[in-house]
Amino acid sequence: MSPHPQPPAVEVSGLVKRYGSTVAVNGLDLTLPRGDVLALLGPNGAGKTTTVEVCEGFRQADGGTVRVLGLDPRSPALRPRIGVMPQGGGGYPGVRAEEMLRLVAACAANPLDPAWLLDVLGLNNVGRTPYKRLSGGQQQRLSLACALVGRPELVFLDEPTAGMDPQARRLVWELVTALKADGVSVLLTTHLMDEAEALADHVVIVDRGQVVAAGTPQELTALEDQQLRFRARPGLDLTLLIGALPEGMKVREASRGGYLVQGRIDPQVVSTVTSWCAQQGVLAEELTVAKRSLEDVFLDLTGRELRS
Ligand SMILES: Nc1ncnc2c1ncn2[C@@H]1O[C@H](COP(=O)(O)OP(=O)(O)OP(=O)(O)O)[C@@H](O)[C@H]1O
Repeated sequence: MSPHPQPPAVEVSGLVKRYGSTVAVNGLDLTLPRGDVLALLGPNGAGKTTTVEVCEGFRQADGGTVRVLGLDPRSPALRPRIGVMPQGGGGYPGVRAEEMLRLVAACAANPLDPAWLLDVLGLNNVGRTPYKRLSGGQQQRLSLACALVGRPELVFLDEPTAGMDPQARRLVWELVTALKADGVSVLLTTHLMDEAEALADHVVIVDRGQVVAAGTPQELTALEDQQLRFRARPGLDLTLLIGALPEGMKVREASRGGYLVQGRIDPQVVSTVTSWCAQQGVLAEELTVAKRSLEDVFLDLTGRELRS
């Protein structure tokens, strides 16, 4: 064992942040180990950006402790070691794309080559275009280039693929995967379940400023939360089936003639369902067993209603 184990990339404990009477973050904990990717997921207004901004040192916490690479997030010593991609780009309207990236690169001790980075991000044709004339997706990519040009050990990406077309999104996914392969730690926020599932080692689901679930994508969509679906005649009386299944399992007609059994689905459960169908004289069609998706988990935990 190393005599001086490295502190985690980010360690947040009991974080509280208020804006006047609004409690944006209310006792939030998370840990991002070095070299891993952590996705903060949550509905609008859940407190994701506020959490990230405290970690970036842009906002002062009202309570709790935050350490970034083992340091206070407001420590000047952190600046050259972290990269920040804020929500919505954050560039000066009149500055040209390449000029903006070169300015940021000039602040770094050992920057990547800006021309190469523009090329990697598909921006070499718009190097002389003022920031305000770039499309939303191009602004996002330029902002990502600025976050990466200083070869950071840790990057914060706040909704990195918002407003991007599928090709640009794929490119960002590849970049995040390459960063991880290089040992860079990444903390990102996203609304996209497939993004979290594809990129993250750790997912933290936040709602109303608190963590409502945390784990690997696999843990969050674990076996206990499987679903068995089948189609049959609409309006079947499910009382006998519910009685025959292990306690705690949920059964309902989720859509007309579409039945859903939720819980730990083992071979015995499948047998019970098909036997019950036989007793009812119905054929269970399109019978499938599948894991719950991260989206199912997210919606179950945070509710299906739209947040303002
Ligand atoms: N500067 C601010 N002043 C006052 N209230 C704020 C400020 N920034 C955020 N809030 C409030 O704090 C809460 C958390 O906002 P935050 O932006 O952190 O959430 P979020 O999860 O990032 O949301 P989104 O997914 O919409 O970006 C919301 O109720 C928001 O209205």
